[in-house]
Amino acid sequence: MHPFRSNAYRTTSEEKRYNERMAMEDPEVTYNNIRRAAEVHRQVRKYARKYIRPGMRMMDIAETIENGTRALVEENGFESGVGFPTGLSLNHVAAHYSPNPGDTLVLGEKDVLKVDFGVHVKGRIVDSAFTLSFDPTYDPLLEAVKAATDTGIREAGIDVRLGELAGYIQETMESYEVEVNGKVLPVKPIENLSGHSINPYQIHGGKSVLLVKNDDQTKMEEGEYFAIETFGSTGRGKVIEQGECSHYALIADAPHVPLRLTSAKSLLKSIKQNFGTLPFCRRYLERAGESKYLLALNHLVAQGILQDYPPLCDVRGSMTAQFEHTILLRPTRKEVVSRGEDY
Ligand SMILES: COc1ccc(Cn2nnc3c2[C@](C)(O)CC[C@@H]3OC(=O)NC(C)C)cc1
Ligand SMILES: [Co+2]
Repeated sequence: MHPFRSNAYRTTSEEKRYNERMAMEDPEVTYNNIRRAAEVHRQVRKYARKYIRPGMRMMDIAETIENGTRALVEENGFESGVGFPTGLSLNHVAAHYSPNPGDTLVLGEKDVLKVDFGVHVKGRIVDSAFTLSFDPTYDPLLEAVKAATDTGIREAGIDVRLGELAGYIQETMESYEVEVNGKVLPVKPIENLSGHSINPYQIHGGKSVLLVKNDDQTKMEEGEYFAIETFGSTGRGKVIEQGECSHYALIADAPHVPLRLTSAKSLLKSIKQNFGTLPFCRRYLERAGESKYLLALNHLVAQGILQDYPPLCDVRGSMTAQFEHTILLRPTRKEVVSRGEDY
């Protein structure tokens, strides 16, 4: 029985979690690490928003964002670097698409592009995203999602219940509609996507902030970090996993499984050395010198050691948008660490 979970452990579990978080490192040090990452995020996205234009390959957009991040954060092993794969999901694809090696997809005039990228300093990940479109048709969709994310940020706080926060987000999102080809469509929150708590070197810290009202009584707690992100859609408002996978991450406390496949053993070693529990994509494996890794990669997924995150898609023909900030729940005030003059 886990020592902390038996009732022999007297302090309330909330106090225990608080103590664990505070024992990790001096909060002021942490704040400065994540502020440094946030400043890099602002500079990279300021350039990206100017540079990204229809006609560009998704591959070039991803590499420009990643090279900019690596240079400005002074990438250095596990000390600082890219937080997770650059998400460049288009149109009905809401999240978790990043170009794989050989991808020749080109950004189109009518596309709605979600740019979701991360920067980390000492494992403190800034996760922030925005949506770009070049045709004004979908501006109301982008406005709806930006407003819903700002509602989520405004209403978030210590002791706020996650289920209640989701209700406020939903209310804002559903107050918008968008006219497409003469048809008025309601903006729907995507019910199976969410914001999430963030832990050191762990993009998903275990708490999810859904986008539709629910009765989750779990509270936000002092010292926690959250990615407050909302997704709106003109489709079903529900995503499924569909298409070729690019995003992967080691499962934090995965069971020790004896691996028969030698190539899987060596790939696992390389993943642990290069990424640890940080999410990565196939391009990052190649950058780390791996080749002919697909069989081993799929084997590690099948063995429950590695989690795959395929693209998350609403129905074809629908449009989805995303805005996201990372916030810190400091004792005296909430800090929207990734806020910039752009969003
Ligand atoms: C493997 O690379 C990544 C990169 C980022 C994340 C961070 N994240 N964690 N969950 C989600 C995300 C994204 C990428 O923000 C998009 C929304 C998605 O919400 C979601 O699925 N919620 C259900 C659990 C209800 C995860 C993995
Ligand atoms: Co996120």
